[in-house]
Amino acid sequence: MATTLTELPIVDMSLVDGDDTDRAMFRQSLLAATHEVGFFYLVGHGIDRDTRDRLFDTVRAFFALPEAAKFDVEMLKSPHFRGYTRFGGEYTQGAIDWREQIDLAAEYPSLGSDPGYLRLDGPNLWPELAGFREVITDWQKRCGELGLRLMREWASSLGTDRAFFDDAFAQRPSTLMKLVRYPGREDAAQRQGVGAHKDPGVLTLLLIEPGKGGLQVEHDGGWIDAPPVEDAFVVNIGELMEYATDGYLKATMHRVQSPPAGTERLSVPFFFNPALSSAMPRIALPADLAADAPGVTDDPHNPISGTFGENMIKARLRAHPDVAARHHPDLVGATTPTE
Ligand SMILES: O=C(O)CCC(=O)C(=O)O
Ligand SMILES: [Fe+2]
Repeated sequence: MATTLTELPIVDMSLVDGDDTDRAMFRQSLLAATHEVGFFYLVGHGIDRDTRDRLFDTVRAFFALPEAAKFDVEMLKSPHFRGYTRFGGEYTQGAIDWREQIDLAAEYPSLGSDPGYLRLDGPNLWPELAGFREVITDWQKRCGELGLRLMREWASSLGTDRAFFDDAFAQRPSTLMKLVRYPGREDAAQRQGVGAHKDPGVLTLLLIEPGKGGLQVEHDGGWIDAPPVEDAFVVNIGELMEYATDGYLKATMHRVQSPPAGTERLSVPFFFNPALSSAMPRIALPADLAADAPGVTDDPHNPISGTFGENMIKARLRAHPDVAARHHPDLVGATTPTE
């Protein structure tokens, strides 16, 4: 019988550069972590401390901007769900998330507006902040490369060709990152930093400000605390990876509890996703793994689509009802005023 874990497993990516035994050990640990928990700490990833420190300096500088400068790049102005969301502007499970954030995604020329998910493509709203764009672009590039390396390792571990996922990610990958600030809770009540959810995409590389707890991951009917670990990303798979593996790999519920009064918590999730219109390829699993694949979660309130854009627009409309109402009333079923 599998034992219930009390902390997330650690996977060491530097083993990939070792000998055959090391590589086999790496793949085994990657597979076990994402089959059993869906979340793990990734160390040995090669993104150095100076780069991570510079990113957090940039995050702090952004949130320290005067309110007017943040509202200049407010997401409400963007039909593409890019830009700044104030406290209270985002919802999970119908309840307010107590966090402020800026969403920055890959920028490609528009391919149209029908199907509706094509509207997710477009420009970012870049704040007036020296060096911001360079630091963010550099981070996106590094995480994109790391994401692709991980996808190839998963493909090998799952008994298929290393390049199995490459096509879905080669053209216009829909990478998205958020800079997030959770304020301390002002009253004794436990507050929702971000409510319990699964990530709608393929893979998330999350960097948490050193020393800051609050992230919890569902496991065996309870919650595991996932505080940051020195030099590690917290990595989790999203709904599309569950779809690709017929549920052998799990997209796992997680949430963030607001930090204690008088403190704050910063984090930078990076979501690695295929092109909006790409159908997520599904692996024909080897028999021993297939025997342990329960199928994709069937939740009528949260249907999983194999087309990434469909899955993503569903999540965006739900999380940002004000942006949806202003720019996409046709997609939420509201009526547009007519003369
Ligand atoms: O801030 C965190 O630690 C997690 C954020 C998260 O789960 C998300 O934005 O999807
Ligand atoms: Fe998440």
